[in-house]
Amino acid sequence: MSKRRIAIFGSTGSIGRQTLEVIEANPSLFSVEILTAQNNVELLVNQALRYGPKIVVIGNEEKYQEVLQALSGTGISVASGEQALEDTAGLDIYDTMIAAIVGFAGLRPTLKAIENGKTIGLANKETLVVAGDIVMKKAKEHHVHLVPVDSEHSAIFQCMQGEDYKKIDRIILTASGGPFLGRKPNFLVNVKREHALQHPNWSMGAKISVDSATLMNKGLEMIEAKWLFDVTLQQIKVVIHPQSIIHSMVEFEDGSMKAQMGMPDMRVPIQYALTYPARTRSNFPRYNFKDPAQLTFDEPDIKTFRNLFLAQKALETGGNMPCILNAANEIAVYAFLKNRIGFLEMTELIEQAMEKIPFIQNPTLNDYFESDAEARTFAASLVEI
Ligand SMILES: NC(=O)C1=CN([C@@H]2O[C@H](COP(=O)(O)OP(=O)(O)OC[C@H]3O[C@@H](n4cnc5c(N)ncnc54)[C@H](OP(=O)(O)O)[C@@H]3O)[C@@H](O)[C@H]2O)C=CC1
Ligand SMILES: CC(=O)[C@@H](O)[C@H](O)COP(=O)(O)O
Ligand SMILES: [Mn+2]
Repeated sequence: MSKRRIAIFGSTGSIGRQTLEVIEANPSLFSVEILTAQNNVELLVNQALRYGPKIVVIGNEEKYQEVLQALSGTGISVASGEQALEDTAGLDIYDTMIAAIVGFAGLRPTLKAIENGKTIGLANKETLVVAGDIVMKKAKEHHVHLVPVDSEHSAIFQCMQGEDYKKIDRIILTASGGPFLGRKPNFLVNVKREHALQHPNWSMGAKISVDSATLMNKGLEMIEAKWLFDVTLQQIKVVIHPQSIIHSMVEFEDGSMKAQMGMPDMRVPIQYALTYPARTRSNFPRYNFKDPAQLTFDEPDIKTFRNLFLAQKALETGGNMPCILNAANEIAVYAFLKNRIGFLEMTELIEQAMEKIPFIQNPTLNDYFESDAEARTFAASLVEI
């Protein structure tokens, strides 16, 4: 069997690095063809020297010369800039893209890879939150497999193998509750980035860690689930499961429920996306039913963690509302990480953007780009960044 040729967009991030770990553990299955980063020259260059891709792309054009110099004489091509990211996704030198860029920036390269007929291992949930209708339509047109990497969606996707999507009654998305589970506004008002970045179960990039702490992550995941599994808001239930052992569940029309379980380790869904539809052996730590011995479930507190409520509202409203929510959230998280605004102010910023930016019922791709830009400009003006 020939090796699967992998392109990792966002190779220097948490998902990108873990993808390379999986590939390194399976050298006979995969080759690395494309690596990309935004700013992290040192790691991108080290990855390139170790895995020997054909092309690396550095998003930030100011870093181009640095990368070029470091890789001179290696035969590895170097490109730079937003357009180069998209163009590289359009090349025919790979089979599977792991879409691991964070945020709205992942949308264009992923759309290009879909148009290019490539299998997508989709970590970048924002792509579906912003333009899920267009992404899913294009994937269908180009007969592309969109294999979720996000742990909950990988769990549901795995539960659905051999099943009929029309027989789904409910999807149960598990949520850890994040580092502030059980906390109330009088506590949250004072929390800082260091606290928010301490996720109890997963080690992830800064943006998604803050999203987990505010429960926006679960809201984004509800929208992601709607597009991936063709379900309505009413069919998606969020359940707090602090142990993160059950990664999500599907309840079918006969009342039967399927769950996918395992240790909280992103290398498992990443490997599944890389090998899909096959399963291959791994030596990652296994859950032994003793640690933790108890699996517990609870309702989310959406009165305190209002971002989850806002995301549900955006999902219900549809149109460009999830795009506005996402853009304002990206600015809010950035401002919080820079200590410009407090934890609870993130919600206020998003709510104001959702009220202010004009609603479009049936947006085009261009409308999504414009709504994203407007929502960012508006949100940034409120926090002076
Ligand atoms: N981490 C996890 O466990 C999980 C992550 N996800 C999703 O996967 C995606 C990636 O998350 P994660 O790996 O944690 O994020 P990280 O912040 O760790 O990594 C992000 C990657 O994207 C690159 N990048 C950042 N900004 C841009 C930009 N504007 N243009 C191009 N590239 C950019 C970064 O480059 P550089 O390093 O140079 O800045 C880095 O390679 C997110 O959408 C997240 O929601 C989903 C489930 C779990
Ligand atoms: C690993 C993963 O998929 C994350 O999205 C994770 O689910 C975050 O945990 P929360 O359940 O706290 O949002
Ligand atoms: Mn997740």
